[in-house]
Amino acid sequence: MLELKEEQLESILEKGIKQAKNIQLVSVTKKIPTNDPVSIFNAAKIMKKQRSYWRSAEDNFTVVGVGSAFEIKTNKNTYQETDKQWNSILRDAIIHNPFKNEGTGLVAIGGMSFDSKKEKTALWNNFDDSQFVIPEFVYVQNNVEAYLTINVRVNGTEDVTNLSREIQLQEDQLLTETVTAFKTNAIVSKTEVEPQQWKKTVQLATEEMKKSDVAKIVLARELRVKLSKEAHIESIIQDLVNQQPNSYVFAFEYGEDCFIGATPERLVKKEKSQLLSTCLAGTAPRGKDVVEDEKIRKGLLNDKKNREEHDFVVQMIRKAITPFARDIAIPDAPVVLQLKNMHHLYTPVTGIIKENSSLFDIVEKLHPTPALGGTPKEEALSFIREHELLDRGWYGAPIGWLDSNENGEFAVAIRSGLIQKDEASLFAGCGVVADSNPEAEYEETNIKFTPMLSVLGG
Ligand SMILES: C=C(O[C@@H]1C=C(C(=O)O)C=C[C@H]1O)C(=O)O
Ligand SMILES: [Mg+2]
Repeated sequence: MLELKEEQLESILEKGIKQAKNIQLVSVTKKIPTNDPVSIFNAAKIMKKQRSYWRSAEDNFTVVGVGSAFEIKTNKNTYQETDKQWNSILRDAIIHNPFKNEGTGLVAIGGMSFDSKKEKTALWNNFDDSQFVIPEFVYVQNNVEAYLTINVRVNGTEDVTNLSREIQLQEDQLLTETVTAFKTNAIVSKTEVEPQQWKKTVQLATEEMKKSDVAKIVLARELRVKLSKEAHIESIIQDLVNQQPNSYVFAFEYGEDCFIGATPERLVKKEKSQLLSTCLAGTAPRGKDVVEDEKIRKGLLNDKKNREEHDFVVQMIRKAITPFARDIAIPDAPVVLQLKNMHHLYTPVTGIIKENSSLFDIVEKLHPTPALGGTPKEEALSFIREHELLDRGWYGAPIGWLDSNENGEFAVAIRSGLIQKDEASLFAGCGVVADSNPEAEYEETNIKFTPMLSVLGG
């Protein structure tokens, strides 16, 4: 194992302190023995540090962000402004990273709101339209390998010996604290926000589609949940990881609020120049046994309405990435992705990213795909803005991370909820097309609440 000597940390810090300009970030990555990501997340709480958590759906890849060395926040022109600030930080940072693996070096982790043009409510007060943090500590686990990156913001006046001693103490605490007890969460009440009105809006959307060229509109609704006591976030993360093995598990904490969930939907992944995206739309329930599952799977593959919902996403993603990628490969027909609580139609997308296209350029073009917005995009978005009785906040929006080695990944924040102490708002939506039935769509949203409901204890 390549160890980072204490003197080495000191000498890199010293260089940073001497060089310090406006924002001087010093970033040092080292290889460490694997640790328990949830214990690190828990230690961060004890240390009163801001926290973020990400686990990938496909790879055994987890990121835990602790504290905030720097924050990139914007409320307008979100993608380009975030990209610009990130690049300027990268330019000035002193990065010591002998590994260059995914998630090592400088990492920014965060997300954005679904629609910055929709009027905000107090629910999402702690979340900006685009908010990424460069944590003070980043623990990354990639299969059996683990890395710890320490990011320090210096201004030139620090005493290097004291600073490096303080960092060492924090690191020790972060890596040795364990979660003493997992707690079961329990739900005392559930309140659906305007379910009848929601069905009427679905009906209205279908009528709109019959008389205009709008072909799909995704409509979401909210479920308010009261818990018996303050939610135990560590247990919720652990349960999501156990129960939803083929989903991205994420948690972003800002102030006292935590946006958390387990989404099966990748928006885009960038591995150097390799691009991966996913079309995910079209839903059916799980069966009671393998025989019934097989019947449902066949039914979903051959269902005209679900295939239509899905195809809008495939067409749009192909079009959106064409300016940014070559060698785009998309299978002709979807397959079925089986999750714990439901089935989805799934089509993977691959390509090679052209030079000069950043991850944020691609995210900007992709979001929202017709899996969360609709077709055509602008018309669907104005319908949602006008009729949906919901401040989506970060629900349905891109969330993810990026590193200083040209890697990064964004998922679509569905199957999620905003937890505020002993209360939570859960969100679920579905793709409405011209022949949608409001009652059936309502049932579909009920299934989509279950991944979060089951980890909250009800
Ligand atoms: C909008 C959600 O999910 C989306 C809608 C789907 C559908 O209508 O079939 C399927 C997957 C997602 O693209 C959600 O879970 O809230
Ligand atoms: Mg659907």
